[in-house]
Amino acid sequence: MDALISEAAVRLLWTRIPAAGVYYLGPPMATAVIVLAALFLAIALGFIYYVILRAPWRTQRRSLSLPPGPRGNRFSGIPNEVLNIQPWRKYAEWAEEFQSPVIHLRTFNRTIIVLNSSTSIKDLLVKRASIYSDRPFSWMYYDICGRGKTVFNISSMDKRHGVYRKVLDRGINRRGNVPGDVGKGGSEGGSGSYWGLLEEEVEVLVDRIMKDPEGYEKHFRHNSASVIMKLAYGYSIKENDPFLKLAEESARISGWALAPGKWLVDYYPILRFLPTWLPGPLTEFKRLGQHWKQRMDLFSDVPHEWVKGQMASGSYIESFTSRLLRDIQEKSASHPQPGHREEDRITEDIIKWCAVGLHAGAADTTVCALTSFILLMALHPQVKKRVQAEIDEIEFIGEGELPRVRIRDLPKLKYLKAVMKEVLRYAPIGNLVCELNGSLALPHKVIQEDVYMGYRIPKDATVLANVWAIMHDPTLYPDPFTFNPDRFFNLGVDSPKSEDALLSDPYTTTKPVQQVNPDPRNFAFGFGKRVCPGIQFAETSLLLCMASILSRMDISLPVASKDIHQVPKIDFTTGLTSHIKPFPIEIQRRR
Ligand code: HEM
Repeated sequence: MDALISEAAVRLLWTRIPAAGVYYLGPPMATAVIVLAALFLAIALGFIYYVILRAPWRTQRRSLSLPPGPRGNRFSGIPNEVLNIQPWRKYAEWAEEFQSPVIHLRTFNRTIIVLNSSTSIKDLLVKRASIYSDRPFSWMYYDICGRGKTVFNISSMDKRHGVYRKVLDRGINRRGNVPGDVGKGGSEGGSGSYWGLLEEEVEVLVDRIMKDPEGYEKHFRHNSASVIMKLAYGYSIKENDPFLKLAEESARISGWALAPGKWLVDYYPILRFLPTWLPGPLTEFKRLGQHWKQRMDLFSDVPHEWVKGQMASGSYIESFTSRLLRDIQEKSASHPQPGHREEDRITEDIIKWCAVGLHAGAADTTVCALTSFILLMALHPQVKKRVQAEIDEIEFIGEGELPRVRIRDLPKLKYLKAVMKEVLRYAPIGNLVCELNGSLALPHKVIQEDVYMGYRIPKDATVLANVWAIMHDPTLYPDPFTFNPDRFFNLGVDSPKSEDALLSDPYTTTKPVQQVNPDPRNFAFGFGKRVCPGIQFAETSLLLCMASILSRMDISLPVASKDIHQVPKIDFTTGLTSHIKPFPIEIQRRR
């Protein structure tokens, strides 16, 4: 019997080569042995790395402790459920509990440092931007789904990062960079820039809201998609647009793939070597990731190829993509410039990823700001009336025409600018650049070990700026939960020079931040080498939409009984971006 069993075992494990009369390990067994050997080797290497190479005694800094913070579960650290809803409040509470603006927590094997004060944010993310501007690596999203080259995710140490920033800056921040047919008929400065495009699209927005006031959020979304698709690709969106569907699908997939704590491979990257063909739930992430990669590649490639097709046909609308593609074609046709560094070279791939970045950056952000704005105007009729009075003082061109606010008029609307700042402060869009709940999903990563306030900040730690805590810090913004644009208007916060310059740049790195009521744009648009490249575009677009809406429409709370308004409680959404949760309002034609 024993002999029979061992014979069967031999047959199962070994395959015989009859001609030679020898045995070798059969394919299933050989694979199992290889996988086990690989696992064993990985564990051994991991052990050597953690226990010997990263041993605490290797640096003196190691004797310093991490910033204080909650302990959480021994294996997984702080569970996600704790942070699923408005985590920025939880972080602010912990900062208070541990009496430190800088706190630390852990999810699985990842250290997360949360900065809850403007000083710590400035000291680390701005002044030490050279080491605090990387992004934490998500193996699922960057590697398996192939999104590591996007503008948002590319490592700050990758040479492409600098090229992306230059290309985006040239493409959206300098006037005259989107020349040609788009937005013909815009006001001065408009033709030859995105001004005309914004002015044209805001008319469509106002018209849509007047026809369907209840769908204002949907109309904001349509407006931002329409503007950015024209800007990036010269493409006009239609109802049920296929490109937009791809964009939406891609955003949804990004949310899933970046979902915190969901993919073990993000914390134990060795798992990415598991072969896809290995059946079972352990390798499901690889099959899913490969499918998602295909879908998201479509979103990056299809509009880009569409522009190339249009250019080849000779009839196309000038856009960010077409202009840059033409530039590189012309450059390659002429002789390469001597001394031109290879790493600065703009390639087609770079243009493609930058255009995708424009879309990803603009799609949701201005929508959130405008949604909060509309709701706040309904809640604060005295603010709304003051903005309207300011707009009414502008001399509109064209007799008998409906008054149309032009971008060139915006610098005159100083109170509106204070309102925009207060909207960005009161209802910050990227409350917290956070990987735990995905909110704006833009955490930073520190690339070398550092010391701050006597605490050790370990290399590769994820660093989050709790923007919400800063925007509601009573020492910075007295009475922070009151919506009060006057805090920026009456106190002489802006120098006359910067107040006059609509497209002023308050984001230069080490400029001292105003002690009380500092410009919230210093925090709302991110930090260091990652600061939002779309700031000027976003501001122009926001101010134009806000002015155009209030010049033609009245926004109020519904009257419950004769004089009593139902005052809704303000709450915020938690998601990729955040805004005030909608409550019933009424929008009526003003003239
Ligand atoms: C109110 C509107 C907007 C707000 C509040 C906003 C805010 C932000 C924030 C907080 C970041 C992350 C910065 C960091 O990691 O420190 C960011 C990044 C970015 N934004 Fe914006 N943004 C807005 C509009 C736009 C627009 C309209 C565009 C494009 C036209 C844009 C393009 C981008 C891009 C490409 C990045 C990635 C930069 C990088 O990782 O290097 N954003 N934005």
